[in-house]
Amino acid sequence: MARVVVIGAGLGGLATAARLAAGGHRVTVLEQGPEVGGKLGWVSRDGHAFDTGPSLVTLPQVLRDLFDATGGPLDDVLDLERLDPAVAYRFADGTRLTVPGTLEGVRETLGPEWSAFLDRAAEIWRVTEQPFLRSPLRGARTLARLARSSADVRTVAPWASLRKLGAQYLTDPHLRTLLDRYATYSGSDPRQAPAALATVPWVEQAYGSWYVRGGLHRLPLAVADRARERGADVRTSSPVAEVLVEGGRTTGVRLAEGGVVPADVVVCNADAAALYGSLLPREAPVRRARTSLAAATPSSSGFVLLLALSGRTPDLAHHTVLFPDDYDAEFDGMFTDPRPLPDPTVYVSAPDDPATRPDADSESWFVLVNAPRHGPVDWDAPGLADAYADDVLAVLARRGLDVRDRVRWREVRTPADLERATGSVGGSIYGTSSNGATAAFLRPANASPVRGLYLVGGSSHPGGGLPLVTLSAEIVAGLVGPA
Ligand SMILES: Cc1cc2nc3c(=O)[nH]c(=O)nc-3n(C[C@H](O)[C@H](O)[C@H](O)COP(=O)(O)OP(=O)(O)OC[C@H]3O[C@@H](n4cnc5c(N)ncnc54)[C@H](O)[C@@H]3O)c2cc1C
Repeated sequence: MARVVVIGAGLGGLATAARLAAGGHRVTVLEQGPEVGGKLGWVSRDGHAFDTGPSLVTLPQVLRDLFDATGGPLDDVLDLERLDPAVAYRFADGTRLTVPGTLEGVRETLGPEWSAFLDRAAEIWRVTEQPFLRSPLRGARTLARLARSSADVRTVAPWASLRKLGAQYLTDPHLRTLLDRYATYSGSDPRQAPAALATVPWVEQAYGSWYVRGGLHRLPLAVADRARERGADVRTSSPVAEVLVEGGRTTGVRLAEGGVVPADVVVCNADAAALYGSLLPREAPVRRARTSLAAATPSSSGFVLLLALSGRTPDLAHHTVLFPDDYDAEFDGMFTDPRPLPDPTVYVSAPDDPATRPDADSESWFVLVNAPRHGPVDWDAPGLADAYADDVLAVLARRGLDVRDRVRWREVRTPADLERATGSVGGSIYGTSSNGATAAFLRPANASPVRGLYLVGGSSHPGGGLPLVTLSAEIVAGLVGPA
């Protein structure tokens, strides 16, 4: 039995804690914030309630595996609902496309081009799932060896850009735009991100788009409960100031309020950039990890608007995406010339769930637009957040969803707020981006160069988003091993 400290109670930290506690280890989770969940935040006021982070669950099997492995089925504790339709898209030329929630429906609605693309994406998924997403990749050499050894990997050529792959299959500009959007699921630019990200629409459309009734924040609460049931000690308001290292191995952590928690194993769920940038001592033997992190492009962030609305919007889907005329300008504004996007894609999540509204004649909207990180843009500049929220409402109005006279109250979350709430440097949602042929495959490894120190979560391998973060926990629990 090892003494394990987990830094951070995001989904990745909690899932690792549950697995390791179930495996017989003595686990303590130290979370800096007052609540568990990290980016899976929750705001509730006057009967209006909102998830402030994720709004979409994909690949639910990964979550089911977590609950099964730690003591009982997910369906005993959470109510997962498959959405149909999955998402309603509105394009700048007025075209509307409502994507069904089943694979057969998707193939029928989006037509033969998309269907042929999906077949290719399924093939990429088949050859990348096990070696990349479910295994602890260790750097460029492993990647090169895998590429050389696998004829399958070469056949599907996941190294070309997502944009290029789309151009091979899709002539309809709407479908091309739709595909581009999937690069943003990892905070990346479709012109630079690898074709391997074609697996994202495949997974979403083949295995469905899901919602947790009552709100997605119920997921980390349930995982925290599971970890506690298996004996883990989950402490909130307990920031860690330093990971202690002696002779190349970790010996525990120092708390910000003073005191040391000794450990044989430390699992860091805090952002990898924070771990290598400030939590580890300067002299820790992690020079190469620091250098490759510094060379990577951080992922984009998001600007969130929570809208408490009176009245109901006719025919509103659970997820609605309103595209701009010039999608490339959005990626330029995030990565090339960072600035608040003047004409962004706007995403609205409006769950039809009584738990999120005070009465039947009201709605609670989570509105998200892509945004460059805090740093390149000073999101704390006086007046910026409020003025930009007005801009986003005006964009919504121009695209046919004018709710300005229905707003009871609103709350704004900028990339700077995300950084403060979760410690994600610059408010990057997914750690490093997947921009570049190999970037998606070369994220910070789960096993750090410091013995006994592991990284879990969206800023490490295999990546961000709820399913990958949960897989990350499975990989780390496997690396630590049973008691
Ligand atoms: C606006 C938004 C929308 C998103 N939409 C989706 C979506 O629809 N679907 C999807 O799958 N994913 C989505 N994501 C991504 C998803 O939320 C993340 O990938 C995932 O929740 C990250 O989990 P994590 O465990 O890696 O880390 P985090 O949730 O970042 O948790 C890390 C935890 O560590 C804590 N911590 C940091 N430093 C310290 C320290 N020094 N001491 C103690 N604790 C510390 C933090 O407070 C935090 O609780 C979205 C994210 C955001 C922000």
